[in-house]
Amino acid sequence: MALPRARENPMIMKMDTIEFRSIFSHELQALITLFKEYGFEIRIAGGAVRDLLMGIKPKDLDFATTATPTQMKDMFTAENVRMINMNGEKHGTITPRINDKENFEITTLRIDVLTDGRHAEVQFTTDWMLDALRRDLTINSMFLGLDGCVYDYFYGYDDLKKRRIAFVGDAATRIKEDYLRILRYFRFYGRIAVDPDKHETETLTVVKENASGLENISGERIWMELKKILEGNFAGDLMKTIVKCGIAPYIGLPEDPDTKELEKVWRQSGHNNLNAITLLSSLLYTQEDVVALNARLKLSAFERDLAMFVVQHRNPKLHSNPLMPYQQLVVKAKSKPTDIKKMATEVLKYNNSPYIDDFEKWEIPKFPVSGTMLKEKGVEGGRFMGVVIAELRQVWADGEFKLSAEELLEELPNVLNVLATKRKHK
Ligand SMILES: Nc1ccn([C@@H]2O[C@H](COP(=O)(O)OP(=O)(O)OP(=O)(O)O)[C@@H](O)[C@H]2O)c(=O)n1
Ligand SMILES: [Mg+2]
Repeated sequence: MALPRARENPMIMKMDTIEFRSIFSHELQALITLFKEYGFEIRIAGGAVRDLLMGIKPKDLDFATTATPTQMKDMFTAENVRMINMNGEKHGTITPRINDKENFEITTLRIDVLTDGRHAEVQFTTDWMLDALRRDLTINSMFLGLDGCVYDYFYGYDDLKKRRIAFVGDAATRIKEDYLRILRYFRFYGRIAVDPDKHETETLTVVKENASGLENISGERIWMELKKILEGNFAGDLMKTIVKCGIAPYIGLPEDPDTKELEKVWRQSGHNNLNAITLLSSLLYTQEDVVALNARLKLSAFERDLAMFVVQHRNPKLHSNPLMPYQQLVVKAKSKPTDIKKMATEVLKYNNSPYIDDFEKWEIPKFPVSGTMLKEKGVEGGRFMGVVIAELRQVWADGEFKLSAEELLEELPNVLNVLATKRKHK
């Protein structure tokens, strides 16, 4: 494979913005001095350079250096700088903690050799161009010297200005190095692009050809990317493209996901700030689909339950008071009613109900019967008391929260009868 065309003179501009100046803490200054003293080059790399060029203060800074991990360790040890997180070392990353205050992740320039699409065997280099070449997207392949010089080998700045998302050099090679990059492509598309659906045909072709590579990527990594796509710009459009590229079955979705429903939900509710799971659930048909999704992506318990709730309750319920069915679900919940309220809110958003605000403002009413009242009526304490309260609560919810404590206590004999019969049948 021929090398892609790299710029002869990669130093394209000098940065001097407020955001750039704002990163120079005392600790960073000390770090820079140290590298200078020892004669090693150090630059900011990747995402932070992209953010700074867009006028955004980056969340975190990654540094790249010509020093090898051993050289860095010797230097920091000699200078009494503590290092943390020693398990990054095999990928070339050393993390000094300066003044016991600020950590810096510094990675030796490297070439990834012998990749299996998940893990890379690395070889260190002092050639900045080669390190840029192993990175995923042109906009993520730039370096920024601490004197403000921006180094751009693969026209990342031009692409950034054009809002173009492109792999560095050969897309297939970049994807095969780490198949998660397929999803990173879509994530950065949402973050940078202007048009919701203007991908380059060749890029999508390569994505399609390599979709099955996502099969071996861990659920946690996939979900981290997918979630950001679902929370970003053009989420509905991007999910449709992702499905069109044949990615669905490799990321826990059905073979032929419900894109009609996705399109409907995105059109009517895209502005409602849907939870990532809520939008994703529009692609699912059944509860079994939720189980499969959860098995693949290792969702949190809340996320799993939300997906299940959306699939079970998304068909609008008819009632003269449109919120009552949802209020009843909240009050009847066996645990965490506030979580159920959040889930029901998501269903209302999914359907773009006009009552979302009313429901969010609704306060979960307080159940009027207390344990003391039941004790006075001769109900024994402990586990059984809990069962009786739960049952009375159902009666109260079925009656739309209108019954008073006295009226509910009148229902007590009925409830006890029902429970006794249930017990007998067990
Ligand atoms: N699969 C990956 C992951 C990361 N990178 C490179 O490592 C840098 C840092 O990765 P990461 O922090 O994951 O992404 P950022 O681009 O910094 O984006 P974010 O702002 O979301 O952190 C990227 O810019 C890119 O150069 C890569 O080439 N391939
Ligand atoms: Mg980052």
